[in-house]
Amino acid sequence: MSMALQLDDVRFRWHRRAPCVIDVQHFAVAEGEQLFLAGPSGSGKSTLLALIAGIATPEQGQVRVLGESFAQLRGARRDRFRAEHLGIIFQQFNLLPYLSVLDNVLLPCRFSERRRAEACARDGSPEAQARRLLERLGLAADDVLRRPVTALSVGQQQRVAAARALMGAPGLVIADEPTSALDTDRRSEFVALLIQECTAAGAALLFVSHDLSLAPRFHRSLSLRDINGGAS
Ligand SMILES: Nc1ncnc2c1ncn2[C@@H]1O[C@H](COP(=O)(O)OP(=O)(O)OP(=O)(O)O)[C@@H](O)[C@H]1O
Repeated sequence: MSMALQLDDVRFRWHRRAPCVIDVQHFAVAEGEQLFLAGPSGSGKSTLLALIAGIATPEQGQVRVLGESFAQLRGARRDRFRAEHLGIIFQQFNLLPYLSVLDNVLLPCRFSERRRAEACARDGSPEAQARRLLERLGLAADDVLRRPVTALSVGQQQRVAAARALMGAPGLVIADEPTSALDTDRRSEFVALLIQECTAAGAALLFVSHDLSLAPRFHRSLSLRDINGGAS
């Protein structure tokens, strides 16, 4: 079976004298698999995602994304690989404040020809795909799409970040507590959409949250404790 994500013997600490936060012997997500990963606050969920996104580098071990030893790529090659193959929904969204909602969502297609081509193949153009995803997420009105993202509520920003991550069918989508700012109905809709779009794109999904009520919607659920011998 091909793996969207594979970690082997990965250890990480934030500083030389800090405790080991991540100590994972083996963890894998298959291509197209949708996995829920739970863990209490401070257990290292965001750190694990930073390692997977190539934002942090393990002191030991291998992180492979779609078969590529991503963590070992340098600088621009690492950034390029991330842009081509990963959809990321961070807790702090990382939207660009000087761009409109629409332009934020279109960003992956500016940085990756592959994702641009995927968006065109599926919806005719990147803009059509962006509008479709935003509409599904309840952000369709033209005045909203043209607003700077700073003029949106936190829940709306969270949905913009999700639409951006899904653009152009990345092979792996990682989501860090993406529903924390949504009310119960919106949360349920949001997760349903994320799962549906990942299924349609054949993207694997790693969804990290402490909200266990969402776990049954995924193919598989795990606790970070099950895989991490580190500080958790
Ligand atoms: N940038 C950083 N520098 C130093 N230590 C950090 C940094 N980020 C996280 N840590 C530490 O690593 C440990 C794990 O934190 P992490 O944010 O990964 O947990 P989490 O499970 O995502 O928590 P939460 O659910 O509250 O977001 C904590 O002890 C935290 O203080």
